[in-house]
Amino acid sequence: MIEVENLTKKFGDKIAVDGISFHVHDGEIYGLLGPNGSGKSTTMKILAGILKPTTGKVLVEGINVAKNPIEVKKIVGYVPETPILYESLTPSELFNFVGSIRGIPKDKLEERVNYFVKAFGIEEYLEQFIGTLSFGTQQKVSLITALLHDPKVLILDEAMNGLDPKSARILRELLLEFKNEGKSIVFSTHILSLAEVICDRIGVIYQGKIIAEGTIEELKEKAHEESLEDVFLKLTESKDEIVHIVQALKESL
Ligand SMILES: Nc1ncnc2c1ncn2[C@@H]1O[C@H](COP(=O)(O)OP(=O)(O)OP(=O)(O)O)[C@@H](O)[C@H]1O
Repeated sequence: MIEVENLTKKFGDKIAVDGISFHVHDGEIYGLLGPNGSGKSTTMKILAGILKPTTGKVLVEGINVAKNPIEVKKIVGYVPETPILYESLTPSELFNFVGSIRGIPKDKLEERVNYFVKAFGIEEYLEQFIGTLSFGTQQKVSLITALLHDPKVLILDEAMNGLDPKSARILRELLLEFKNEGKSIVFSTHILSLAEVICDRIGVIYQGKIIAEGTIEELKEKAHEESLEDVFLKLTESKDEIVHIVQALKESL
């Protein structure tokens, strides 16, 4: 369970997150959707204990993230928007390193590494330096690293970035499995069709504020729109703007 209450984050004068509140229940996938620069990554970094909030409170499984970031990291798996990995290690070395700092017993670690490495098809890259791997393969290494300690809570920032269709489908199936196990999952994506199929509820964030929240059906009903894409564009005031931009482009050709 994740509880976010009145969360604000300022960088100097810039208000990146502006008093947002939401809850993510056990066994729920919560989609955080918003245009570029709306505050998704900042929010997720705070949930993962990487950034301190300016004001407000985040509880993960009842633990206050700002006060106990180390405790929270034990139960959270965080995948950043861009993989942050040790380029001069191999995936095998990184998995062993993460296993040792997380205190995962050797046999459990081996079992989990084998499972995820096979699932994402990266067997052939295990002994190569991470810095030499493709972006998609690095993303898979980043995902596996976040999953090794079997976290109760997952914070996935654009986790499908760079994944080929097969790996994206596998991740999708894994997430549904994790949800059925009772994990709480926060998931940001710009792929609205994906959010539509995997998210139980959506929070639309715009200019640092959550401007709408609910199931996909509730959002469509409230916005009087047929698709999540139309809901999103309407709420983020992009719909009319797109019509004008396309019109101007046509006239300039
Ligand atoms: N370390 C920082 N210092 C100053 N400003 C920052 C910092 N991190 C984020 N911001 C600003 O905060 C705002 C929110 O950024 P954030 O990365 O959270 O957006 P986002 O919704 O994840 O965007 P995207 O979809 O492009 O990844 C942006 O205006 C961004 O420039």
